[in-house]
Amino acid sequence: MTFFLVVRRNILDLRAEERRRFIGALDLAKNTVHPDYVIATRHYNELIDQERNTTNFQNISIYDFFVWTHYYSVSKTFLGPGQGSAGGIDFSHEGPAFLTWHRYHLMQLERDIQNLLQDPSFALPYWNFAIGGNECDICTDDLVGARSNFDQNLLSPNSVFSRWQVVCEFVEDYESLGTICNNTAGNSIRRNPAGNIARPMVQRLPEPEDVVLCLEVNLFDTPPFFSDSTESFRNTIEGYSEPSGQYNPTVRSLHNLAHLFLNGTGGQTHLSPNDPIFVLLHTFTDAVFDEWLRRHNVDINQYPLEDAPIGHNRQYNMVPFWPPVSNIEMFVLATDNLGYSYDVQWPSK
Ligand SMILES: O=C1C=c2cc(C(=O)O)[nH]c2=CC1=O
Repeated sequence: MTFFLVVRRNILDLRAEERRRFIGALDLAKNTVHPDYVIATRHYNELIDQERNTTNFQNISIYDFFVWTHYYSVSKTFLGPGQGSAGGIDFSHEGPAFLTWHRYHLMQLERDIQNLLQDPSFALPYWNFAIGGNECDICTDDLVGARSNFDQNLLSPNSVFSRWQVVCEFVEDYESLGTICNNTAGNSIRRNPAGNIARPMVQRLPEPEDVVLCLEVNLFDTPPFFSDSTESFRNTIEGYSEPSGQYNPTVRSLHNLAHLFLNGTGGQTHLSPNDPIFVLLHTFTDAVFDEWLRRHNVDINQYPLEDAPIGHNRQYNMVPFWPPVSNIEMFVLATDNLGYSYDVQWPSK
């Protein structure tokens, strides 16, 4: 068997043909039923409908499965028949698993697209969002879509992504009905970069200096291993701290700031992967994570063994991936262990 080490590159460095191929691959994934997975649209006690002799599973496209998985990880957790659901449990954010969870999420999509294209060399590119200013440099029609001239919140009709319809939009309905997001296609992607007039802080992208500073934070994570951790690399790149690592409840930086800057579908956690810019924002976040692991000599003991939120401890499996995969399996250098690497010029002081 040939082993491919794929290289994830800056999307702005792709040639015109490479850009077309990447956008085409995402669009094919959006429109191809996942060959391996179906989604559950009810909780486990209602998965089999005895009266109708049916099951509550649905087919879903490869890309929408990627969206659904993220939705599921942040949605309320079903506690059992008659016990309702618990909010405030997030398997993929606000804890040490933020980086390991999103790393595996991207690997699954990359592998699914490699299989779809029958091309093991396919690699997801990244968006270096740490460029400062108020322009989305990849929001062009040959990449993730320019702004529409007709509605500042929508994508240009010249972009294939203007025809994408989002899934998992009706979170309040699923919660009130006690169901799970299904494959129903909803509205168009909304995006208005730098357009949140009510919140000036999220009208600018992170600065290159912010990446320099966050890579200098020494500890991977610190108690209480949550969104108020201070001097935690994970909480800093996630974006709940000053880029230097100091926790500040009023700050949104790095990854969180890039999401909020998008001001639309990509800025709402239940929905954000519906906007394909999510993929590129997260590959860059993962590149920073990999660089941190390299500079700080990765050692499994840096990852908390216990006392993190549910799903975030070192040996816990990441919800809802199947077959099970634990956080620690993703706390490794990508080049040596996971079959991909990044081609990045890191900013210096
Ligand atoms: O999609 C996301 C949207 C986010 C908004 C924040 C915030 O800090 O308010 N964080 C987010 C993470 C996401 O993944």
